[in-house]
Amino acid sequence: MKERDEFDYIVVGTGSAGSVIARRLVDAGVGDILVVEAGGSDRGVESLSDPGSWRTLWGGPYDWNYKTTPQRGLQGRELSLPRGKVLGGSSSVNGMIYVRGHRRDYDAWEFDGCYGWGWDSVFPLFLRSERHLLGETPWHGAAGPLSVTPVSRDNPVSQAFIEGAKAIGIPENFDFNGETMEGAGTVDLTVGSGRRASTSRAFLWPVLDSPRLTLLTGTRVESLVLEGGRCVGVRLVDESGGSRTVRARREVVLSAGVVESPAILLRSGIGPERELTRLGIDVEADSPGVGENLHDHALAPVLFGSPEPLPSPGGNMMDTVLFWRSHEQMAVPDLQPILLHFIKPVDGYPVPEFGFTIGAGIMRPKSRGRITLRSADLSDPPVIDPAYLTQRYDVEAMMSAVEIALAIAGTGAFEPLKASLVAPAEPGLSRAELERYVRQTCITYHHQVGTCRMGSDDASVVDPELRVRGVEGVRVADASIMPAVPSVNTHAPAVMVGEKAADLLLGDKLRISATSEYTA
Ligand SMILES: Cc1cc2nc3c(=O)[nH]c(=O)nc-3n(C[C@H](O)[C@H](O)[C@H](O)COP(=O)(O)OP(=O)(O)OC[C@H]3O[C@@H](n4cnc5c(N)ncnc54)[C@H](O)[C@@H]3O)c2cc1C
Repeated sequence: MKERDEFDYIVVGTGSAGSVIARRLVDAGVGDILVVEAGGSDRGVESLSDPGSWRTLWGGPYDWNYKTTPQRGLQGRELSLPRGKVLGGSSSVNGMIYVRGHRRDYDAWEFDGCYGWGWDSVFPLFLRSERHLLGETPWHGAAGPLSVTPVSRDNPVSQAFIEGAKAIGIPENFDFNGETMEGAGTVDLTVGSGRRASTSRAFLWPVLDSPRLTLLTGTRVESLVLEGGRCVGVRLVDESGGSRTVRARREVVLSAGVVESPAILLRSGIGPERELTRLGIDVEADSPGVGENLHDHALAPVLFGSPEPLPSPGGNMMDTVLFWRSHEQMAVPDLQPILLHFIKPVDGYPVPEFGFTIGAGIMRPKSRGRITLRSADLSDPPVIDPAYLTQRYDVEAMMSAVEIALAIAGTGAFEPLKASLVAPAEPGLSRAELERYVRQTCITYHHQVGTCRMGSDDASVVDPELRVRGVEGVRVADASIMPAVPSVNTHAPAVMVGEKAADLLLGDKLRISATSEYTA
Protein backbone atom coordinates (compact mmCIF):
# COMPACT_ATOMS: atom_id res chain seq x y z
CA MET A 1 0.00 0.00 0.00
CA LYS A 2 1.32 3.47 -0.86
CA GLU A 3 2.26 5.55 2.16
CA ARG A 4 0.13 8.65 2.68
CA ASP A 5 1.93 11.84 1.86
CA GLU A 6 -0.53 14.57 2.86
CA PHE A 7 -2.16 15.45 6.19
CA ASP A 8 -3.95 18.45 7.69
CA TYR A 9 -1.47 18.92 10.55
CA ILE A 10 1.99 17.52 11.15
CA VAL A 11 3.28 17.45 14.75
CA VAL A 12 7.02 16.80 15.09
CA GLY A 13 8.00 15.16 18.40
CA THR A 14 5.90 13.45 21.07
CA GLY A 15 7.49 14.87 24.24
CA SER A 16 5.98 16.90 27.05
CA ALA A 17 4.41 19.37 24.61
CA GLY A 18 4.02 17.38 21.36
CA SER A 19 1.88 14.57 22.80
CA VAL A 20 -0.52 17.11 24.28
CA ILE A 21 -0.90 18.94 20.97
CA ALA A 22 -1.43 15.73 19.01
CA ARG A 23 -4.07 14.55 21.45
CA ARG A 24 -5.97 17.83 21.51
CA LEU A 25 -6.02 18.00 17.71
CA VAL A 26 -7.29 14.43 17.48
CA ASP A 27 -10.00 15.08 20.10
CA ALA A 28 -11.10 18.26 18.32
CA GLY A 29 -11.69 16.35 15.09
CA VAL A 30 -10.10 19.02 12.94
CA GLY A 31 -8.71 16.73 10.28
CA ASP A 32 -6.03 14.10 9.97
CA ILE A 33 -2.90 14.42 12.03
CA LEU A 34 0.54 13.03 11.33
CA VAL A 35 2.78 12.70 14.38
CA VAL A 36 6.46 12.04 13.74
CA GLU A 37 8.78 10.76 16.47
CA ALA A 38 12.49 10.10 16.01
CA GLY A 39 12.59 7.53 18.84
CA GLY A 40 10.78 4.22 19.12
CA SER A 41 7.68 3.15 21.02
CA ASP A 42 7.56 3.17 24.82
CA ARG A 43 4.81 0.57 25.06
CA GLY A 44 5.63 -2.51 27.09
CA VAL A 45 9.04 -1.18 28.18
CA GLU A 46 9.15 -1.71 31.96
CA SER A 47 12.04 0.69 32.64
CA LEU A 48 10.06 3.53 31.02
CA SER A 49 7.06 2.73 33.18
CA ASP A 50 8.64 2.06 36.56
CA PRO A 51 9.12 5.37 38.44
CA GLY A 52 12.24 3.99 40.17
CA SER A 53 14.16 3.22 36.95
CA TRP A 54 14.67 6.64 35.49
CA ARG A 55 18.38 6.95 36.28
CA THR A 56 19.09 3.74 34.38
CA LEU A 57 17.73 5.35 31.21
CA TRP A 58 20.50 7.91 30.79
CA GLY A 59 23.02 7.02 28.15
CA GLY A 60 20.83 4.18 26.89
CA PRO A 61 18.80 3.58 23.75
CA TYR A 62 16.07 6.08 24.78
CA ASP A 63 18.48 8.98 25.17
CA TRP A 64 19.77 11.38 22.50
CA ASN A 65 23.05 11.32 24.48
CA TYR A 66 23.99 14.94 23.91
CA LYS A 67 27.18 16.46 25.26
CA THR A 68 27.98 20.10 25.87
CA THR A 69 31.05 21.87 24.58
CA PRO A 70 33.84 22.27 27.18
CA GLN A 71 32.32 24.70 29.68
CA ARG A 72 34.55 27.63 30.52
CA GLY A 73 32.59 28.29 33.74
CA LEU A 74 33.09 24.66 34.82
CA GLN A 75 36.86 24.32 34.54
CA GLY A 76 36.54 23.14 30.93
CA ARG A 77 34.38 20.13 31.74
CA GLU A 78 31.95 18.70 29.14
CA LEU A 79 28.58 17.68 30.61
CA SER A 80 26.27 14.91 29.46
CA LEU A 81 22.81 16.20 28.61
CA PRO A 82 20.26 13.38 28.51
CA ARG A 83 17.07 14.01 26.47
CA GLY A 84 14.35 11.48 25.75
CA LYS A 85 14.39 9.88 22.29
CA VAL A 86 11.29 7.73 22.52
CA LEU A 87 7.53 8.15 22.53
CA GLY A 88 6.86 10.67 25.31
CA GLY A 89 10.25 12.34 24.77
CA SER A 90 11.88 13.61 27.94
CA SER A 91 8.64 13.00 29.88
CA SER A 92 9.46 9.28 29.45
CA VAL A 93 12.90 9.57 31.05
CA ASN A 94 12.58 12.49 33.45
CA GLY A 95 12.41 12.56 37.25
CA MET A 96 8.59 13.04 37.22
CA ILE A 97 8.56 16.05 39.55
CA TYR A 98 5.45 18.12 38.81
CA VAL A 99 5.67 21.81 39.71
CA ARG A 100 4.20 24.69 37.76
CA GLY A 101 6.23 27.67 38.83
CA HIS A 102 5.66 31.05 40.35
CA ARG A 103 2.92 33.28 38.96
CA ARG A 104 5.57 35.95 38.45
CA ASP A 105 7.51 33.65 36.09
CA TYR A 106 4.65 33.88 33.61
CA ASP A 107 3.68 37.47 34.36
CA ALA A 108 7.29 38.37 33.52
CA TRP A 109 6.94 36.60 30.15
CA GLU A 110 3.84 38.66 29.41
CA PHE A 111 5.44 41.86 30.66
CA ASP A 112 8.27 41.21 28.16
CA GLY A 113 5.88 40.94 25.20
CA CYS A 114 4.51 37.40 25.36
CA TYR A 115 0.90 38.55 25.35
CA GLY A 116 -1.57 35.95 26.58
CA TRP A 117 1.05 34.05 28.59
CA GLY A 118 0.60 35.72 32.01
CA TRP A 119 -0.32 33.59 35.01
CA ASP A 120 -4.06 34.27 34.81
CA SER A 121 -4.05 32.97 31.21
CA VAL A 122 -1.89 29.90 31.75
CA PHE A 123 -3.11 28.72 35.17
CA PRO A 124 -6.36 27.22 33.73
CA LEU A 125 -4.23 25.33 31.20
CA PHE A 126 -2.24 23.66 33.97
CA LEU A 127 -5.50 22.63 35.62
CA ARG A 128 -6.92 21.32 32.34
CA SER A 129 -4.12 18.75 31.94
CA GLU A 130 -4.15 17.55 35.50
CA ARG A 131 -5.78 14.53 37.11
CA HIS A 132 -4.71 15.02 40.71
CA LEU A 133 -5.07 11.98 42.92
CA LEU A 134 -6.71 13.98 45.70
CA GLY A 135 -9.37 15.43 43.41
CA GLU A 136 -10.34 18.91 42.33
CA THR A 137 -9.48 21.94 44.46
CA PRO A 138 -8.97 25.60 43.58
CA TRP A 139 -5.32 24.67 42.96
CA HIS A 140 -5.70 21.31 41.23
CA GLY A 141 -7.53 19.82 38.28
CA ALA A 142 -8.97 16.33 38.41
CA ALA A 143 -10.48 15.81 34.96
CA GLY A 144 -7.41 15.97 32.74
CA PRO A 145 -5.43 13.05 31.31
CA LEU A 146 -2.18 13.59 33.29
CA SER A 147 -2.06 11.70 36.59
CA VAL A 148 -0.40 13.66 39.40
CA THR A 149 0.23 12.04 42.78
CA PRO A 150 1.52 13.66 45.97
CA VAL A 151 4.39 11.96 47.80
CA SER A 152 4.04 11.00 51.45
CA ARG A 153 6.49 12.64 53.83
CA ASP A 154 7.04 9.80 56.28
CA ASN A 155 10.57 8.95 55.14
CA PRO A 156 13.06 9.82 57.93
CA VAL A 157 15.61 11.39 55.55
CA SER A 158 12.90 13.58 54.01
CA GLN A 159 11.70 14.51 57.47
CA ALA A 160 15.22 15.42 58.56
CA PHE A 161 15.61 17.64 55.48
CA ILE A 162 12.32 19.44 56.20
CA GLU A 163 13.07 19.77 59.94
CA GLY A 164 16.55 21.09 59.17
CA ALA A 165 15.05 23.66 56.80
CA LYS A 166 12.56 24.75 59.43
CA ALA A 167 15.36 25.11 61.96
CA ILE A 168 17.06 27.70 59.71
CA GLY A 169 13.83 29.66 59.17
CA ILE A 170 12.44 28.09 55.98
CA PRO A 171 8.78 27.19 56.47
CA GLU A 172 7.25 23.83 55.67
CA ASN A 173 5.20 23.74 52.48
CA PHE A 174 2.47 21.17 51.93
CA ASP A 175 1.75 21.95 48.27
CA PHE A 176 4.26 23.62 45.96
CA ASN A 177 1.44 24.00 43.42
CA GLY A 178 -0.80 25.71 45.97
CA GLU A 179 -0.99 29.19 47.44
CA THR A 180 2.77 29.61 47.62
CA MET A 181 5.73 27.65 46.24
CA GLU A 182 8.19 28.79 48.91
CA GLY A 183 9.33 26.49 51.69
CA ALA A 184 10.38 22.88 52.20
CA GLY A 185 8.31 19.77 51.60
CA THR A 186 7.61 16.82 49.37
CA VAL A 187 6.60 17.17 45.74
CA ASP A 188 3.84 15.90 43.46
CA LEU A 189 4.89 13.39 40.81
CA THR A 190 3.51 12.57 37.37
CA VAL A 191 2.72 9.06 38.46
CA GLY A 192 -0.59 7.20 38.33
CA SER A 193 -1.32 3.77 39.83
CA GLY A 194 2.38 3.36 40.53
CA ARG A 195 3.37 3.89 36.87
CA ARG A 196 5.14 6.82 35.20
CA ALA A 197 2.52 9.11 33.69
CA SER A 198 4.55 10.24 30.68
CA THR A 199 2.70 12.45 28.21
CA SER A 200 2.65 9.59 25.72
CA ARG A 201 0.91 7.32 28.21
CA ALA A 202 -1.45 10.07 29.39
CA PHE A 203 -2.27 11.83 26.14
CA LEU A 204 -1.24 9.69 23.18
CA TRP A 205 -1.82 6.04 24.05
CA PRO A 206 -5.61 6.44 24.43
CA VAL A 207 -5.96 7.76 20.85
CA LEU A 208 -3.41 5.58 19.06
CA ASP A 209 -6.22 3.69 17.32
CA SER A 210 -8.00 6.83 16.17
CA PRO A 211 -8.44 6.94 12.38
CA ARG A 212 -7.55 10.65 12.60
CA LEU A 213 -4.04 9.90 13.86
CA THR A 214 -1.05 8.54 11.96
CA LEU A 215 2.03 7.95 14.12
CA LEU A 216 5.47 7.38 12.63
CA THR A 217 8.12 6.29 15.14
CA GLY A 218 11.79 5.79 14.32
CA THR A 219 11.43 8.64 11.84
CA ARG A 220 13.30 11.91 12.04
CA VAL A 221 12.30 15.22 10.52
CA GLU A 222 15.33 16.56 8.75
CA SER A 223 13.91 19.91 7.67
CA LEU A 224 10.83 21.82 6.66
CA VAL A 225 9.62 21.98 3.09
CA LEU A 226 9.26 25.65 2.19
CA GLU A 227 7.56 27.00 -0.91
CA GLY A 228 7.25 30.73 -1.53
CA GLY A 229 7.88 31.60 2.12
CA ARG A 230 5.35 29.06 3.41
CA CYS A 231 6.00 25.77 5.17
CA VAL A 232 4.04 23.11 3.28
CA GLY A 233 5.48 19.97 4.83
CA VAL A 234 8.50 18.17 6.23
CA ARG A 235 11.32 16.02 4.95
CA LEU A 236 11.48 12.66 6.77
CA VAL A 237 14.38 10.30 7.24
CA ASP A 238 13.74 6.79 8.53
CA GLU A 239 16.12 4.55 10.47
CA SER A 240 17.52 2.96 7.33
CA GLY A 241 18.33 6.40 5.92
CA GLY A 242 15.46 6.48 3.41
CA SER A 243 13.96 9.92 2.94
CA ARG A 244 10.64 11.25 1.70
CA THR A 245 8.47 14.32 1.91
CA VAL A 246 5.02 14.65 3.49
CA ARG A 247 2.83 17.71 3.05
CA ALA A 248 0.68 19.60 5.55
CA ARG A 249 -2.53 21.17 4.24
CA ARG A 250 -2.80 23.46 7.29
CA GLU A 251 0.16 23.69 9.64
CA VAL A 252 3.35 22.08 10.88
CA VAL A 253 4.12 22.20 14.60
CA LEU A 254 7.70 21.66 15.78
CA SER A 255 7.74 20.11 19.26
CA ALA A 256 11.14 18.49 18.87
CA GLY A 257 12.57 20.01 22.05
CA VAL A 258 15.19 22.57 22.97
CA VAL A 259 17.96 21.04 20.82
CA GLU A 260 16.18 19.72 17.74
CA SER A 261 13.53 22.42 17.18
CA PRO A 262 16.18 25.09 16.49
CA ALA A 263 18.29 22.50 14.62
CA ILE A 264 15.37 21.74 12.27
CA LEU A 265 14.86 25.47 11.66
CA LEU A 266 18.56 25.92 10.92
CA ARG A 267 18.63 22.95 8.53
CA SER A 268 15.63 24.56 6.80
CA GLY A 269 17.43 27.86 6.25
CA ILE A 270 15.75 29.75 9.10
CA GLY A 271 18.33 31.25 11.41
CA PRO A 272 21.13 33.81 11.66
CA GLU A 273 22.16 34.62 8.09
CA ARG A 274 25.90 34.52 8.82
CA GLU A 275 25.59 31.17 10.52
CA LEU A 276 23.60 29.65 7.66
CA THR A 277 26.05 30.98 5.10
CA ARG A 278 28.94 29.45 7.07
CA LEU A 279 27.12 26.11 7.02
CA GLY A 280 26.39 26.36 3.29
CA ILE A 281 22.61 26.37 3.86
CA ASP A 282 20.43 28.60 1.62
CA VAL A 283 18.86 31.38 3.67
CA GLU A 284 15.04 31.28 3.70
CA ALA A 285 14.61 33.70 6.60
CA ASP A 286 17.25 35.63 8.52
CA SER A 287 16.18 34.95 12.10
CA PRO A 288 19.02 35.94 14.43
CA GLY A 289 17.57 34.34 17.58
CA VAL A 290 17.41 30.72 16.40
CA GLY A 291 19.56 28.63 18.75
CA GLU A 292 20.42 31.60 20.97
CA ASN A 293 19.28 32.18 24.58
CA LEU A 294 20.03 28.60 25.66
CA HIS A 295 19.92 28.35 29.43
CA ASP A 296 19.46 25.69 32.06
CA HIS A 297 19.09 25.15 35.75
CA ALA A 298 22.22 23.73 37.33
CA LEU A 299 23.08 22.07 40.60
CA ALA A 300 26.10 21.22 42.70
CA PRO A 301 25.93 17.99 44.72
CA VAL A 302 26.51 18.08 48.47
CA LEU A 303 27.20 14.51 49.50
CA PHE A 304 26.56 12.81 52.84
CA GLY A 305 27.58 9.35 54.01
CA SER A 306 25.93 7.16 56.61
CA PRO A 307 27.26 4.05 58.39
CA GLU A 308 24.27 1.90 57.36
CA PRO A 309 21.61 1.87 54.63
CA LEU A 310 18.94 4.54 55.06
CA PRO A 311 15.22 3.80 54.64
CA SER A 312 14.29 4.24 50.98
CA PRO A 313 11.16 6.19 50.06
CA GLY A 314 10.82 4.27 46.77
CA GLY A 315 9.20 6.21 43.93
CA ASN A 316 11.48 8.58 42.07
CA MET A 317 14.02 8.72 44.94
CA MET A 318 14.14 12.55 44.88
CA ASP A 319 10.87 13.66 46.34
CA THR A 320 11.79 16.38 48.82
CA VAL A 321 12.86 19.91 47.89
CA LEU A 322 12.88 23.42 49.11
CA PHE A 323 12.35 26.65 47.24
CA TRP A 324 14.07 29.64 48.76
CA ARG A 325 15.74 32.94 47.94
CA SER A 326 19.46 33.68 47.71
CA HIS A 327 18.70 37.22 48.82
CA GLU A 328 15.93 38.08 51.23
CA GLN A 329 14.63 40.90 49.03
CA MET A 330 14.19 38.75 45.93
CA ALA A 331 10.64 38.73 44.56
CA VAL A 332 10.64 35.00 43.75
CA PRO A 333 12.61 31.99 44.95
CA ASP A 334 15.79 31.39 42.96
CA LEU A 335 17.16 28.31 44.73
CA GLN A 336 15.87 24.74 44.81
CA PRO A 337 18.02 22.44 46.92
CA ILE A 338 16.71 18.93 46.31
CA LEU A 339 17.16 15.80 48.41
CA LEU A 340 18.37 12.82 46.37
CA HIS A 341 17.93 9.56 48.26
CA PHE A 342 20.99 8.18 46.50
CA ILE A 343 24.67 8.88 46.20
CA LYS A 344 25.71 11.24 43.45
CA PRO A 345 29.48 10.68 43.33
CA VAL A 346 31.55 13.86 43.32
CA ASP A 347 34.85 13.84 41.41
CA GLY A 348 37.83 14.00 43.76
CA TYR A 349 35.89 12.90 46.86
CA PRO A 350 35.37 9.43 48.38
CA VAL A 351 32.18 7.57 47.45
CA PRO A 352 30.46 6.38 50.65
CA GLU A 353 28.78 3.00 50.68
CA PHE A 354 25.53 4.46 52.02
CA GLY A 355 24.20 7.98 52.13
CA PHE A 356 22.30 10.66 50.26
CA THR A 357 22.90 13.86 48.32
CA ILE A 358 21.47 17.36 48.43
CA GLY A 359 21.56 18.86 44.94
CA ALA A 360 22.11 22.57 45.46
CA GLY A 361 20.09 23.88 42.51
CA ILE A 362 19.71 27.36 41.06
CA MET A 363 16.45 28.34 39.40
CA ARG A 364 16.89 31.78 37.84
CA PRO A 365 20.19 31.60 35.94
CA LYS A 366 21.44 34.66 34.08
CA SER A 367 24.02 32.80 31.95
CA ARG A 368 22.99 32.41 28.32
CA GLY A 369 24.55 30.11 25.73
CA ARG A 370 23.57 28.78 22.33
CA ILE A 371 23.00 25.81 20.10
CA THR A 372 24.19 25.66 16.55
CA LEU A 373 24.93 23.05 13.90
CA ARG A 374 28.34 21.53 13.41
CA SER A 375 27.45 21.03 9.76
CA ALA A 376 24.39 20.68 7.57
CA ASP A 377 24.77 16.89 7.81
CA LEU A 378 21.90 15.35 9.81
CA SER A 379 24.19 12.77 11.41
CA ASP A 380 26.51 15.41 12.91
CA PRO A 381 25.58 16.17 16.55
CA PRO A 382 24.80 19.85 17.22
CA VAL A 383 27.15 22.15 19.12
CA ILE A 384 25.58 22.77 22.54
CA ASP A 385 26.99 25.48 24.79
CA PRO A 386 24.76 26.30 27.79
CA ALA A 387 27.52 28.58 29.16
CA TYR A 388 26.99 27.38 32.73
CA LEU A 389 28.15 29.72 35.51
CA THR A 390 29.42 32.40 33.15
CA GLN A 391 27.51 35.10 35.02
CA ARG A 392 28.62 36.12 38.49
CA TYR A 393 25.05 36.03 39.83
CA ASP A 394 24.75 32.31 39.01
CA VAL A 395 27.96 31.46 40.86
CA GLU A 396 26.86 33.45 43.92
CA ALA A 397 23.39 31.85 43.86
CA MET A 398 24.85 28.37 43.62
CA MET A 399 27.19 29.06 46.53
CA SER A 400 24.15 30.20 48.52
CA ALA A 401 22.35 26.96 47.64
CA VAL A 402 25.34 24.92 48.86
CA GLU A 403 25.44 27.01 52.04
CA ILE A 404 21.74 26.28 52.67
CA ALA A 405 22.44 22.55 52.29
CA LEU A 406 25.34 22.81 54.72
CA ALA A 407 23.26 24.91 57.13
CA ILE A 408 20.49 22.30 57.15
CA ALA A 409 23.10 19.66 57.96
CA GLY A 410 24.55 21.96 60.62
CA THR A 411 21.24 22.06 62.54
CA GLY A 412 21.79 18.48 63.64
CA ALA A 413 18.63 17.35 61.82
CA PHE A 414 20.57 14.51 60.18
CA GLU A 415 22.27 13.39 63.42
CA PRO A 416 19.72 10.63 64.17
CA LEU A 417 20.70 9.19 60.76
CA LYS A 418 24.38 9.37 61.77
CA ALA A 419 25.00 11.23 58.51
CA SER A 420 28.33 12.92 57.92
CA LEU A 421 29.45 15.34 55.23
CA VAL A 422 31.59 13.84 52.44
CA ALA A 423 31.70 16.59 49.80
CA PRO A 424 32.62 19.36 50.22
CA ALA A 425 34.66 17.87 53.04
CA GLU A 426 34.64 20.94 55.31
CA PRO A 427 31.52 22.96 56.17
CA GLY A 428 33.46 26.20 56.81
CA LEU A 429 34.89 26.79 53.31
CA SER A 430 35.96 30.28 52.26
CA ARG A 431 34.02 31.88 49.38
CA ALA A 432 36.96 31.23 47.05
CA GLU A 433 37.04 27.54 48.05
CA LEU A 434 33.28 27.29 47.68
CA GLU A 435 33.44 28.86 44.21
CA ARG A 436 36.08 26.33 43.19
CA TYR A 437 33.86 23.54 44.52
CA VAL A 438 30.75 24.60 42.58
CA ARG A 439 32.70 25.11 39.35
CA GLN A 440 34.30 21.69 39.81
CA THR A 441 31.06 19.82 40.59
CA CYS A 442 28.16 21.68 38.92
CA ILE A 443 25.99 19.49 36.65
CA THR A 444 22.81 20.00 34.64
CA TYR A 445 19.44 20.03 36.36
CA HIS A 446 18.01 18.97 32.94
CA HIS A 447 15.89 22.06 32.39
CA GLN A 448 17.28 23.57 29.19
CA VAL A 449 15.01 26.10 27.47
CA GLY A 450 14.96 29.19 25.30
CA THR A 451 16.48 28.36 21.88
CA CYS A 452 13.39 29.39 19.86
CA ARG A 453 12.54 32.29 22.12
CA MET A 454 8.99 33.64 22.05
CA GLY A 455 8.55 37.40 22.06
CA SER A 456 7.25 40.49 20.30
CA ASP A 457 10.64 41.85 19.28
CA ASP A 458 12.25 41.25 15.89
CA ALA A 459 14.97 39.01 17.32
CA SER A 460 12.48 36.57 18.84
CA VAL A 461 12.06 33.33 16.92
CA VAL A 462 8.32 32.89 17.43
CA ASP A 463 5.58 35.41 18.14
CA PRO A 464 3.22 35.03 21.11
CA GLU A 465 1.02 32.77 18.94
CA LEU A 466 4.11 30.56 18.48
CA ARG A 467 4.31 31.30 14.73
CA VAL A 468 7.84 31.23 13.35
CA ARG A 469 8.85 34.70 12.22
CA GLY A 470 9.79 35.05 8.56
CA VAL A 471 7.80 32.10 7.19
CA GLU A 472 4.16 31.01 7.30
CA GLY A 473 2.53 27.75 8.21
CA VAL A 474 4.81 26.58 11.01
CA ARG A 475 4.86 27.04 14.79
CA VAL A 476 7.22 25.90 17.50
CA ALA A 477 5.67 24.58 20.73
CA ASP A 478 7.96 23.07 23.36
CA ALA A 479 10.43 24.17 26.04
CA SER A 480 12.50 25.98 23.40
CA ILE A 481 9.98 28.82 23.18
CA MET A 482 10.28 29.77 26.86
CA PRO A 483 11.89 33.21 26.93
CA ALA A 484 13.16 32.63 30.49
CA VAL A 485 13.15 29.40 32.42
CA PRO A 486 10.45 29.28 35.12
CA SER A 487 11.75 28.91 38.68
CA VAL A 488 10.85 25.22 38.71
CA ASN A 489 11.45 21.91 36.94
CA THR A 490 10.26 22.39 33.37
CA HIS A 491 8.01 19.43 32.56
CA ALA A 492 4.71 20.92 33.79
CA PRO A 493 5.52 24.24 32.04
CA ALA A 494 6.23 22.33 28.79
CA VAL A 495 2.91 20.47 29.07
CA MET A 496 1.24 23.85 29.53
CA VAL A 497 2.96 25.10 26.35
CA GLY A 498 1.38 22.12 24.56
CA GLU A 499 -2.07 23.03 25.90
CA LYS A 500 -1.65 26.66 24.91
CA ALA A 501 -0.42 25.70 21.44
CA ALA A 502 -3.49 23.52 20.95
CA ASP A 503 -5.75 26.47 21.80
CA LEU A 504 -3.83 28.68 19.39
CA LEU A 505 -4.06 26.11 16.60
CA LEU A 506 -7.74 25.44 17.15
CA GLY A 507 -8.88 29.00 17.74
CA ASP A 508 -11.51 30.21 20.17
CA LYS A 509 -14.48 28.30 18.88
CA LEU A 510 -12.84 24.94 19.39
CA ARG A 511 -11.31 25.59 22.78
CA ILE A 512 -10.95 22.35 24.63
CA SER A 513 -13.10 21.52 27.63
CA ALA A 514 -11.40 20.34 30.80
CA THR A 515 -13.25 17.05 30.72
CA SER A 516 -11.44 14.37 28.83
CA GLU A 517 -12.98 11.30 27.28
CA TYR A 518 -9.95 9.18 28.06
CA THR A 519 -7.59 8.62 30.96
CA ALA A 520 -4.27 6.86 31.22
C1 LIG B 1 16.90 13.24 32.72
C2 LIG B 1 15.86 14.33 32.85
C3 LIG B 1 15.21 14.51 34.07
C4 LIG B 1 14.25 15.52 34.19
N1 LIG B 1 13.52 15.60 35.33
C5 LIG B 1 12.46 16.45 35.38
C6 LIG B 1 11.56 16.41 36.47
O1 LIG B 1 11.65 15.59 37.37
N2 LIG B 1 10.53 17.31 36.48
C7 LIG B 1 10.38 18.23 35.50
O2 LIG B 1 9.46 19.05 35.60
N3 LIG B 1 11.22 18.28 34.45
C8 LIG B 1 12.22 17.38 34.34
N4 LIG B 1 13.01 17.36 33.25
C9 LIG B 1 12.78 18.36 32.19
C10 LIG B 1 11.55 18.09 31.35
O3 LIG B 1 11.34 16.70 31.21
C11 LIG B 1 11.72 18.77 29.98
O4 LIG B 1 11.89 20.16 30.16
C12 LIG B 1 10.52 18.56 29.07
O5 LIG B 1 10.22 17.19 28.95
C13 LIG B 1 10.78 19.16 27.69
O6 LIG B 1 9.67 18.92 26.88
P1 LIG B 1 9.70 19.24 25.33
O7 LIG B 1 8.35 18.96 24.81
O8 LIG B 1 10.29 20.57 25.11
O9 LIG B 1 10.78 18.22 24.70
P2 LIG B 1 10.94 16.66 24.81
O10 LIG B 1 10.05 16.10 25.87
O11 LIG B 1 12.38 16.38 24.92
O12 LIG B 1 10.36 16.12 23.43
C14 LIG B 1 10.98 16.27 22.19
C15 LIG B 1 10.60 15.06 21.34
O13 LIG B 1 10.89 15.31 19.98
C16 LIG B 1 11.54 14.18 19.42
N5 LIG B 1 12.38 14.67 18.32
C17 LIG B 1 13.49 15.44 18.43
N6 LIG B 1 13.96 15.73 17.21
C18 LIG B 1 13.13 15.16 16.32
C19 LIG B 1 13.11 15.12 14.90
N7 LIG B 1 14.03 15.77 14.17
N8 LIG B 1 12.14 14.42 14.29
C20 LIG B 1 11.19 13.76 15.02
N9 LIG B 1 11.17 13.77 16.39
C21 LIG B 1 12.12 14.47 17.01
C22 LIG B 1 12.35 13.62 20.59
O14 LIG B 1 12.76 12.30 20.37
C23 LIG B 1 11.35 13.80 21.72
O15 LIG B 1 10.45 12.72 21.79
C24 LIG B 1 13.96 16.36 33.08
C25 LIG B 1 14.60 16.16 31.86
C26 LIG B 1 15.52 15.13 31.73
C27 LIG B 1 16.16 14.90 30.38
